[in-house]
Amino acid sequence: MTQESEQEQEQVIQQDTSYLWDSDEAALSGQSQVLQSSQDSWSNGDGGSQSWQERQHRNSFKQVEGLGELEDVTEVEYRKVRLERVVLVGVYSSHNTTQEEAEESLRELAALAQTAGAQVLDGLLQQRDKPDSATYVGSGKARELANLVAAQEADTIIVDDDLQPSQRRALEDVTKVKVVDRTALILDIFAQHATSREGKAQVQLAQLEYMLPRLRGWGASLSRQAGGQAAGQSGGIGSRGPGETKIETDRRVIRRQISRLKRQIEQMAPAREVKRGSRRRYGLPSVAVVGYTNAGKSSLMNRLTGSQELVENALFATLDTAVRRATAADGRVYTLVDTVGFVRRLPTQLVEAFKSTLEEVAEADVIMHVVDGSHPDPFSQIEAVNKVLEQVDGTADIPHILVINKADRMDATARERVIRLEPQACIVSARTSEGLGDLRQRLEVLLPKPSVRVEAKLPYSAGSLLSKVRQYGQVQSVDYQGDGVDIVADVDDHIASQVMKASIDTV
Ligand SMILES: Nc1nc2c(ncn2[C@@H]2O[C@H](COP(=O)(O)OP(=O)(O)OP(=O)(O)O)[C@@H](O)[C@H]2O)c(=O)[nH]1
Ligand SMILES: [Mg+2]
Repeated sequence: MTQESEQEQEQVIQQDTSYLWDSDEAALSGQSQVLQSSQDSWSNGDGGSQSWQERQHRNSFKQVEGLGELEDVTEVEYRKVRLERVVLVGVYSSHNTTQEEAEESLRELAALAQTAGAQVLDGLLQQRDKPDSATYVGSGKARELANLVAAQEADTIIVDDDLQPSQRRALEDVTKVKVVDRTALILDIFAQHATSREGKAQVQLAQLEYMLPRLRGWGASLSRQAGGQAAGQSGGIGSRGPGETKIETDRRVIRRQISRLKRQIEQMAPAREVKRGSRRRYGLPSVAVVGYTNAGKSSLMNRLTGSQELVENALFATLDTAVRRATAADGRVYTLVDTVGFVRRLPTQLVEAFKSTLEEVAEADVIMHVVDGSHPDPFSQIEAVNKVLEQVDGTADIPHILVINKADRMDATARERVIRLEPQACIVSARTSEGLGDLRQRLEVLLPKPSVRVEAKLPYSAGSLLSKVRQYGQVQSVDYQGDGVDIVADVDDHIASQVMKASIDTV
């Protein structure tokens, strides 16, 4: 079988990286540039330097702690992607997708690679019915890729797909550089960004789950060395002990770690419940902010709350949910819950890690869906997010607001398209504040109204209760009398009973 006989459609799109940049220069600018750029400190107000430090801190945090125990697992090679010179490769079939979509996917991969800290040198797409079972790209193309990698002095290839362990090895053999797949790349970014204890544990769990089935790839040759039939034999006393292969020990170590982590994460769940409980105690309404990564969710939250959420021009700047307080025009307090950004084809191992975020979404009173309006195809992003949300129980009945952000970077045609296709959407810019007033109003209308009307005379000593009523309820009237404060307000059950207890019986 010669390389010529392969039915590859040789339509390879290979250019220098410039094509990867032109549509979204900001999102694709290298991480080091992000660190140096002062241009995005606009939303940080005078807290710019604080956020700068936070960013540096985040960027210096490179690995999840606690993988130490795996040091003795020699066959486990968890591939990190950072500060490397990378070439991207994707395969697409014209049956399922268009060239534009394939290019968009590669552009997203470039942004992901840069978020991980890599320098993207080149992007390469091959059109072919399906990926080659041996080397992912056809063998002829693999050799071409080897030359390209050598010429560019790249040290890593990132594949826009999930690879079989054998494919990865075969491609490494041909190209002589490290090959990393999409899932490994995303896991690596998550490992760099998780900050909370739970976030870290969940990412570590995802990494281990990713590694477990891949051990076979490294282990196959080893098992043969170890004497053939013992390997791969399921259990049996004979296969334990001295005859046990390295791969089995490794698997056991990993499985043990997986179950320990799962237990730990389970134990963390109640703490989350409590946190949420305390937010709900006074019936504080909440708005969950969801959307594709880099859409500007954190920036918008900053605008709406005046707080200093980390904003970074890189994917997945926010990996742990952050809750902020905002005040409505009528003085009521509500919360905004920032969430982890969505990404297409999220690795299955990470779906669990998202659960805590998504649970919060299901508990919200309003879902604010933020979209990057300057993206070449915002509608596919909207669809991707909606698809995931549909899978989360309880989100269907929650009112949604669709927010098209980055209006400052949308031209008239893009605006018209949005207005035609999503007439309900709110078009805003977190950068210029365009449309934010309108967004606030529409949000506040959707917030649930407190349901109990109380009319009472409170003693002057009950000042803190009165301020609680103002914060969490809607005050209709306040009248300061000599013997106390007459109030009429709408509040929730909890505060209503406190008001009734504290009120002065004037009869
Ligand atoms: N031009 C422009 N840029 C914006 C706007 N809003 C946000 N950005 C930029 O977009 C980038 C991403 O913003 P973030 O707020 O971090 O996005 P996010 O949705 O929270 O991203 P993740 O946390 O990664 O999911 C940052 O560089 C922001 O400065 C906007 O209205 N206009
Ligand atoms: Mg964010």
